[in-house]
Amino acid sequence: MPASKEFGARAYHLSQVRGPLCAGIDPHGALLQYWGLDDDLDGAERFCMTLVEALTEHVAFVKPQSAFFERFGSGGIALLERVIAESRRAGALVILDVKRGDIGSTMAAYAQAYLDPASSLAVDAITVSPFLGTGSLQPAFDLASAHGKGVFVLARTSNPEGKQVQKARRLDGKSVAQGVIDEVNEHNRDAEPMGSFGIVVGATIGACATEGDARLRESTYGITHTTVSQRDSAHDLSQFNGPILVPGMGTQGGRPSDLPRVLGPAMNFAIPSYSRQIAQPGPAAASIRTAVEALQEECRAAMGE
Ligand SMILES: O=C(O)c1cc(=O)[nH]c(=O)n1[C@@H]1O[C@H](COP(=O)(O)O)[C@@H](O)[C@H]1O
Repeated sequence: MPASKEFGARAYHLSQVRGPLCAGIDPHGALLQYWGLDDDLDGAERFCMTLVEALTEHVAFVKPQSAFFERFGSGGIALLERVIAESRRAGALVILDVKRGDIGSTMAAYAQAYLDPASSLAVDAITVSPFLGTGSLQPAFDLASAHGKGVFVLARTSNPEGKQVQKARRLDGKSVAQGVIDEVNEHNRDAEPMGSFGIVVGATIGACATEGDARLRESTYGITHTTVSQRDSAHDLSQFNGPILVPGMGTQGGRPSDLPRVLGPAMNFAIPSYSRQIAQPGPAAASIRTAVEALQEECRAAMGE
């Protein structure tokens, strides 16, 4: 069977083979020091290339966070290009965490930078922020569709401050997070095995949809839901048909056992993502790989695979 051109299908199939885990590549100052490296470009290069060598032939996804590269200026961007190229060459899908979001005309330029295969920073998918309105992200959705790339839109972030905005109710009664989830999901309609347009849901948040919330949605929108008690009223993922990036695993407190509670029936689409924790056993590449294999198994078991 020829490899699918669509990000959603490629992500689905590769995670079946390699497991669902995403390895974050964040050359964090504290981690460089912990590895006995200087917090400079050379140190960042040693750190990143060790993780690339240890992991990119084994995991389905890697997620470099752009800020940790940008802090070293043009040399950092060159290092990011190398991380992207070598990870993709090893068969991993690269999700670049850039959290971009702007008016449509500027968003088109961001999309060109990361989703146009002609760019030296082209990746398989990016993270974007919807707080100028999910519709302002349309240029990224369009370019992603044209080139078989993916987009992950922030919906319920892992940080404690996020809920003030994301759980707020819109004029139509939906939470801001639910509005984002539903608007992104429009782009995944009829896609199989799943669409290419994902969301970001932190592992550290409360669980999904209360019975009360489901009743409200049922009476407001006529949608019926399977409900589980003690769930977070801000989001319901039961209809979502795309990849769900789940950061906040490990260092921020998220555990594989949280995945069913946080994601409910959408758990099969989860991409649990660890950054700092996977670098902790370093700098020996073999120790990093062994620890990631153990986390991979824990995630698979929690997801019932
Ligand atoms: O989009 C993200 O990846 C992201 C969203 C979110 O809600 N929370 C979150 O921590 N992240 C990113 O995920 C990584 C988490 O790092 P660790 O806490 O070290 O695993 C960082 O690169 C964050 O920028």
